[in-house]
Amino acid sequence: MARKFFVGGNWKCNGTTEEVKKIVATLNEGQVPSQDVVEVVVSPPFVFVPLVKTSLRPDFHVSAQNCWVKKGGAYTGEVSAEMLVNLDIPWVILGHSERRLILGESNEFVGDKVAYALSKGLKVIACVGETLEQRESGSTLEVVAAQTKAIAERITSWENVVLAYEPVWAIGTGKVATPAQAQEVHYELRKWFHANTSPEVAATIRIIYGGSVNGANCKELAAQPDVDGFLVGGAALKPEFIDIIKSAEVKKNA
Ligand SMILES: O=C[C@H](O)COP(=O)(O)O
Repeated sequence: MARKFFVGGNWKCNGTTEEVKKIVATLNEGQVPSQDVVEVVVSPPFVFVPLVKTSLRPDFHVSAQNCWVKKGGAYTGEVSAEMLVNLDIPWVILGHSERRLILGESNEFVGDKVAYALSKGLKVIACVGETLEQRESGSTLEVVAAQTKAIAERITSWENVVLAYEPVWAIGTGKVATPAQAQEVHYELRKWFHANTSPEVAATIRIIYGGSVNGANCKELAAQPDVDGFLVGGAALKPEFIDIIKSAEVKKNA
């Protein structure tokens, strides 16, 4: 079964109302391949989610950048999966390295969050990736396998999960992984799914790449057989996000 190309725009903790309106206007005007070819999801900060949801073109979807690990309640500052469902937000990003490393989210905690979000009917962009130190010490595959395993142990279906491989050293640094580096890890992750889940999951799960993706490097990355799309940070705030979405055509023509 062909895996539909997936492009996520993670706006992180950026934007004002005016800037958000401008970004949405740019997205709404962009000429992109049809929904049969590419699935596009944009992820604004929580406070801008309603504005984006009501003003964004209907063929693009909205994601949150995080949600709480269980049912809401006395958890100051958190937003629950139930609230996202209530607002009809279909997607959530979980396990981003900025949350793992800055806020101390462990593999197990991320796994619990993914399981809870899925149980409430959300679709999840689950992030994994190694630090520079881990890459240099040769433990990249071990690290991403452990992060993926902690999720696998807690869920029964990968149908509503997109796995984002985001090497930490490539995030926001302008130091993009080479197409070969990205392909190698994506291939190994798919192999991991084959061995540890099922051949069907391995064949169907979308593994997307994130880390300094831009309008200039996206086509070559998209051409890699196991790269099924992107999770884009900085460039998702710029008009070149449209070019990144268009790189889905590379797959169509492959
Ligand atoms: O979620 C997106 C990633 O962290 C990539 O960010 P970046 O494109 O700014 O490197």
